[in-house]
Amino acid sequence: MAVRPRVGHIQFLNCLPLYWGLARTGTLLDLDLTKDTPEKLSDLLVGGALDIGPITCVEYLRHADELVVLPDIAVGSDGPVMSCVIVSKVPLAELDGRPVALGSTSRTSVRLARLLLEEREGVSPEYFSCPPDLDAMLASADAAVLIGDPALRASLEQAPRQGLAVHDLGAMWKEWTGLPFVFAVWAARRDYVERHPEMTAAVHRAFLESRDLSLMEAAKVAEQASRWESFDAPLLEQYFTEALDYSLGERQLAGIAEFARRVGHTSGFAPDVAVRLLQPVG
Ligand SMILES: C=C(O[C@@H]1C=C(C(=O)O)C=C[C@H]1O)C(=O)O
Repeated sequence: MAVRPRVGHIQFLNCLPLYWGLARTGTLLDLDLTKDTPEKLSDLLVGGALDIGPITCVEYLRHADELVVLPDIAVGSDGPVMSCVIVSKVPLAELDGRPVALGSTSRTSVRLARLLLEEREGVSPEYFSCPPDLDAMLASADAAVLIGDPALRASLEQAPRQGLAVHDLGAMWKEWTGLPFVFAVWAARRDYVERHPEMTAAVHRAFLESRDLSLMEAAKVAEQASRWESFDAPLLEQYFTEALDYSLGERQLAGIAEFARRVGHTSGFAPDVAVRLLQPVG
């Protein structure tokens, strides 16, 4: 009996358009899906408990030798991303020596936030890791770094109510470098690709088709998602189609290379680490 590929699924709204179309194209049942937060899925892929799936950019770069990246699919932004943010009680330039809480489900945005605070704002805060709950974080910190749905809620609902400033990490990176930022890539384990090249290519195709279909029907995806969320459909459609960038092409790869160059030496990978892309089967 054939064994289905074990595939990860990030349980944030940001990944909904990558999966929504799987049900429409009939490929959903061909995958053994595991739904979890990004840092857990990254560990499962690196540890061999998953074959293919999203991996936060920093963990991919740390394990680039063991993984192959699926081309033309990612979770990134070319400007404001809306859901990777620093929420702050004071101006960023005043965070020197002050406590900053880093959300524990993030590996990449927290590294990007530290880079921007230290090298763009010129401050050295005291960091600590914390579950992603804005009120709990700000009970003992002057600023908090959040990703995913908790970041959307923090920037759209809590921060305006509480008079807090929201700094969008995608926008800050774009202003600073002129490049898109890639928060997570889709990768397959190298040993899996060697054993199952056709299956890997089929999963890759399924995700690309799902993404393309979802973006073509973005208003419908947003309307269906809004039934169970506090965000309305137009806001979700804007998030899916304008804020998030689901592509991985030359410019996005240049963004990854620039990030690696700036943080690699202090983050556990070579600053010139090569990104290995899945080659067409043939
Ligand atoms: C755009 C996002 O990208 C994400 C950010 C990640 C990180 O900071 O480690 C990991 C996966 C993605 O979910 C988001 O979470 O909203």
